[in-house]
Amino acid sequence: MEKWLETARRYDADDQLSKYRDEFYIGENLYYMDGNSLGLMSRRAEASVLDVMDDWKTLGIDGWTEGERPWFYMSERIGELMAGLIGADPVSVLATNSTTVNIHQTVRTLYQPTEDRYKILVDELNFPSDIYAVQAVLDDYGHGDGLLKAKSRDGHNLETEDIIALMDESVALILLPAVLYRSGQILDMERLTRAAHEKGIIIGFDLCHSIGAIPHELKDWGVDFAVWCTYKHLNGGPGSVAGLYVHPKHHHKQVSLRGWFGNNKESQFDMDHTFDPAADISQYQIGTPHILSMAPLLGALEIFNEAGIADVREKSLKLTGFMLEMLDAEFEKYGFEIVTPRPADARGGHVLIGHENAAGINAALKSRGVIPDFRAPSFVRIAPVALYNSFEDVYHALKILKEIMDDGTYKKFGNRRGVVA
Ligand SMILES: Cc1ncc(COP(=O)(O)O)c(C=O)c1O
Ligand SMILES: Nc1ccccc1C(=O)C[C@H](N)C(=O)O
Repeated sequence: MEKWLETARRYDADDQLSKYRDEFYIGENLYYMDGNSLGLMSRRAEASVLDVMDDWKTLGIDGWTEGERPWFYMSERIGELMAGLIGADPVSVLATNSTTVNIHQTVRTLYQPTEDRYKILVDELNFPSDIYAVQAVLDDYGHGDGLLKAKSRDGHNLETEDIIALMDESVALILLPAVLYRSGQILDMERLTRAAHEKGIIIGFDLCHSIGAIPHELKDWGVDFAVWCTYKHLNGGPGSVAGLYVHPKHHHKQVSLRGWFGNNKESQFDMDHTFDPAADISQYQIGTPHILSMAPLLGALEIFNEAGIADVREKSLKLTGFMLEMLDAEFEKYGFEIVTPRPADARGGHVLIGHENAAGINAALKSRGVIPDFRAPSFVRIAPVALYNSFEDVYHALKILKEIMDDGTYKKFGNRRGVVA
């Protein structure tokens, strides 16, 4: 194992992003590898929360329009800060609601079924909340049987051709993940979008596991809409406000879930009973924005815009590449299945490994300061994050994993998941 430590130290010495590590609160002797579930707190995120609290303290109601961070425009402001991460014009991006609410909002707004074209295409590996929301829309529109699921051949990843094969004239809308939450596979968003549009289908992506980990070019690819959460790679904190992109060509369509914060800002306080929708993405807001849950993003996103998503991606690939190399070389005898695709253009920011004792292994790792997460039925997800993890972190995490396998301590932990796995 010694030679891996040397490699890790060499990579760390060469790491242009290592300066950001000190900006994050990382526990002593903790190898945090769960940034794709909940990113760590940065000092800048903490400071921006305190700044917003201070505005509340000193400005009261005038905080909506006064001060350096007027709350009335904060959803749009954070949208602007996220635009570069997804390759979109700032006027098409917004911070609002939760991911799930944004799925309800975008799908309800853009789904325009006819008698023959009413299906919604998803995939069988999709995150449950996405499916619940899409099914609810179908039910409400009287097309409860319209959910079409692309199948996985191996139970972990998807083939682009298999998805495209299902795109026919009966499909009205498609919702797919950009990066699969379990396997970490990246879908070919550009090709899927082209294929969907050739068949006249609206297509959107859930970027929860891709934003902040990989670059996107949503505008160039012509993607119709996208949703994402901001508490994973973007480090916005638990329950931080989610993101939303809708292509400008759809901005004239009135949103389905209407509320006064989706109204034209100039006329909002006229309090008229006729909805006067904002002409742009702002229309997708519903009620009063969750200012305190947006505040950390002001600081957290500043780091991304400074570091640049291209460099973040380059380091992330090197981190997961190093991890995969070590797994291949040192872990063959333990019976792990490495599920994450190998090619760099098909691998997001995390690695999924399968083992029949995965829950016990996950618990044993946590007891030794390595923080991955367990995903039922038998997988451990490990996400080394470019902004705050080092190559030495990866080395230590895997060294501890090897020790746990060698001495069998994972067996002491049973093999059951926790309430929040
Ligand atoms: C792919 C994906 N979609 C949706 C969600 C749910 O998002 P939210 O709880 O913000 O609605 C998550 C994680 O929580 C996720 O990983
Ligand atoms: N929102 C959460 C609340 C509590 C615990 C985990 C989450 C996650 O985000 C899990 C993540 N979506 C996943 O890919 O499993």
